[in-house]
Amino acid sequence: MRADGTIYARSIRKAFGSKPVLKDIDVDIASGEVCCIIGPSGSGKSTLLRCLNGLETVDSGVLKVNGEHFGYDETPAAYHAVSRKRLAEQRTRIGMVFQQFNLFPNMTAQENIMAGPVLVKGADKRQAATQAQELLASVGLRGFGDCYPAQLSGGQQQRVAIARSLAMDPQIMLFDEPTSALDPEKVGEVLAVMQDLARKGMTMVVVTHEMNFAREVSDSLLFMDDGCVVERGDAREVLGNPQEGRTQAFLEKVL
Ligand SMILES: Nc1ncnc2c1ncn2[C@@H]1O[C@H](COP(=O)(O)OP(=O)(O)OP(=O)(O)O)[C@@H](O)[C@H]1O
Repeated sequence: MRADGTIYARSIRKAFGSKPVLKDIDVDIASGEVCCIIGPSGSGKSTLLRCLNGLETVDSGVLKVNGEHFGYDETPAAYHAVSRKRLAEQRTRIGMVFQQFNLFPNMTAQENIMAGPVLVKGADKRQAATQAQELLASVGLRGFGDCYPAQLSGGQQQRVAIARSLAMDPQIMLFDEPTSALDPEKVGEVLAVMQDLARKGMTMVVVTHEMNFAREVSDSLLFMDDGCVVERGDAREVLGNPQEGRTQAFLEKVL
């Protein structure tokens, strides 16, 4: 796995129209850290994740991903946008997995995984195919390369989606409720793949409602409410002994 894999965010703000959605967010994530983000619906979890991979731009604040200014270059007087080309290059090193898998329906599992390396990075097709086979095996899907998404279960599709992100050799993986669209019996197979990635040292930020995963796999936990990080700390400590009233009230509902 490649270095840097860090995230540094200071005073991140983001509004949609007149509605502030992220209010002065600070986040520090170290290389190899697994950070879970929990919080009620509408608290800004997905927006934060989308800012971390450039799907949304922040309105103000400093954001460094993989040690580089991301979206804006810090200057004393103003923020200067990082060039589109540079941002696109930086984004290839951040993988993102969505709730709804988002596979290309007209491509096989193998073609889905090969698409990024071949189309974005100009990789050799034969090498990309070999890599795709290896990635399929690593997510427990050896022999499924010729299947189209519609022929796969939700859990299998999500594992292909993870493999597709990994094909770009990311330094950070972001997961936005990766198991929320799955049948309960399929959740474990996706979490197992994520746990394996964590064990291998991948930096991961995971928006999730899976409290057992948060407790057992994550290093840190971040509780968001109303666009703010209300509480952050060691996952087991926050879940076992929350310090803030809002965190306690939320956990009483979900645990
Ligand atoms: N593109 C957008 N345009 C306008 N408002 C948006 C947009 N994206 C998100 N919002 C609003 O920002 C707020 C935060 O949304 P976000 O999806 O980040 O919350 P969340 O904590 O991830 O919620 P959930 O758990 O339901 O996914 C919500 O009020 C939402 O309606």
